[in-house]
Amino acid sequence: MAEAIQQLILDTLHQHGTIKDTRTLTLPGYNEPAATHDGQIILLGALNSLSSRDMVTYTTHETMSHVLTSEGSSIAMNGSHEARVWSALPSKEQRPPLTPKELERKIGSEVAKIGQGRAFKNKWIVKEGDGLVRLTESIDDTTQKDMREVDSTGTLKAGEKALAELRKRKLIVPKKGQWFTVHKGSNFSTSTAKPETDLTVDMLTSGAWKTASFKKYNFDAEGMPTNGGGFHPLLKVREEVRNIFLEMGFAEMPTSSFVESGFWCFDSLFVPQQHPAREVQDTFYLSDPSTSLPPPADYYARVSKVHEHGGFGSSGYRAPWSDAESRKLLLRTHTTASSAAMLYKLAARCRGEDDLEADALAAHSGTTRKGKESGDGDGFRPAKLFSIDRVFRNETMDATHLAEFHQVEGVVADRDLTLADLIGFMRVFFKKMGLENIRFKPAYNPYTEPSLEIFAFHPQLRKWVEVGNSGMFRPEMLEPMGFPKDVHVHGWGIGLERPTMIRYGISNIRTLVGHKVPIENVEKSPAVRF
Ligand SMILES: N[C@@H](Cc1ccccc1)C(=O)O
Repeated sequence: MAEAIQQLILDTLHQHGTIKDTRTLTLPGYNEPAATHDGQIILLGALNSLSSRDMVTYTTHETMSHVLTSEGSSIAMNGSHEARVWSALPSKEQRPPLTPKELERKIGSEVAKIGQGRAFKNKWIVKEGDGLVRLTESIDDTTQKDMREVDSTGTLKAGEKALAELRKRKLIVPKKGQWFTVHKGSNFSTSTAKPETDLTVDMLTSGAWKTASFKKYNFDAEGMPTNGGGFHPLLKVREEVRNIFLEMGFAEMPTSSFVESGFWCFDSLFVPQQHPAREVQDTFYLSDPSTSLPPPADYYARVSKVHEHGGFGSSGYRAPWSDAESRKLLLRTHTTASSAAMLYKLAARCRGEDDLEADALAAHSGTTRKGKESGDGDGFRPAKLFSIDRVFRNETMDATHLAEFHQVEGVVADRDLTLADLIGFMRVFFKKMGLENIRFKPAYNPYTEPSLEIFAFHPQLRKWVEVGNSGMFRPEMLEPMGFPKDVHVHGWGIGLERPTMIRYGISNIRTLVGHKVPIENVEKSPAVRF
């Protein structure tokens, strides 16, 4: 249709030289002339396209026209209130007269009320006894005629006074409009063939460029948005969390291995070998290879002993120890597996060994020494460590659960730490994440005592939601590693996906992680802080 309208403009110009008033055109596809507001909008598109090619020039004229209100439209269709009153009444000869009540029932109380007054004034109807009858044989419903005239022409021949009266009656409202005068442009032709937009090799070799007409540059056009990369929301939140840890003096632990052994994922953490979390319904096991290399022999012996027989002040689980269970390979179910391996390395100097990686991490973490000063001779170095990485659980997947997610994990190892230190740390950490309102609830983990679940008040959901799990690691876990008795370690695990979903208003985790993530969402996700 756009092409047809351009053609109409060019043909009309060809015939008449100019178009004085575009409202006189009859648009193809429209029965009416182009006088309507919409008609002029359509014309404007065609004029802009032609003038950008210098085929026409045009000037714009502003007009004020009128359109009908919904009441006006109803009058245009059904007649004025007074006319409807008159039509509903019997003529003098017909009788019996209609009572006002009967009239209301017939045409509605509103129309009846308003219409009667005007019908009396027009001398169209008259009272007879208790009822009403027609006074005239025929009427001229000028209001309806006016409405129809405004509807099709946007104005009234009768002039401004009549229009003002109709505006006062709220039957019409003014509307700004425009129309155009069109002249031939410097590139005028009657052909709407699209001009070339690119100079091609073919045009250059054939010489066609000499006669081709080219589209002009439009320096006012906004460029195409560049297709740059974007950061995935999860990566952005991960970066923020990482920065919080770094500014609190934590060093980042290496957590590269997704595959761990039952030993590091569970045994070293004093999780009993019969614990339900270790069953296949909850944990993914590897079939090939299915068993791990042997863990450090001495440590392995101490861990199996504390499980089976106790020690370090514990009575143990008193259940038979299984080497096979300990050597199973699996996808780690929590990054606490990596924390355990790291803590074991951190305790190296306490065991009289050395571990350069642990030395470096300890040296990089800023700590607040609470107990004895360093150089106690037991080799312990305090450390504050964190990691943010993936974990895997054999879950039934739904809108808020996937079989893999990210855990934010941290440990603080120092002498004489207390539960108050852990709570204090949590308050500061979550405050930095924008969650000021947090609560703690006693919980149970095989590797921590006491254990605390952390709840934050979610202002949009208006309820308390669990945001993390934490606790003080048990002596049954720390002492076999070689830590002195007065060294305490607290740890915690926090999900990364939940806070990200809350922040970005994502209700289905599959739009955040996996192959269904819409790339546009990633490109458009704003970089905002908690
Ligand atoms: N491993 C726990 C988190 C945790 C880490 C360290 C100490 C206590 C709790 C979890 O997956 O929920």
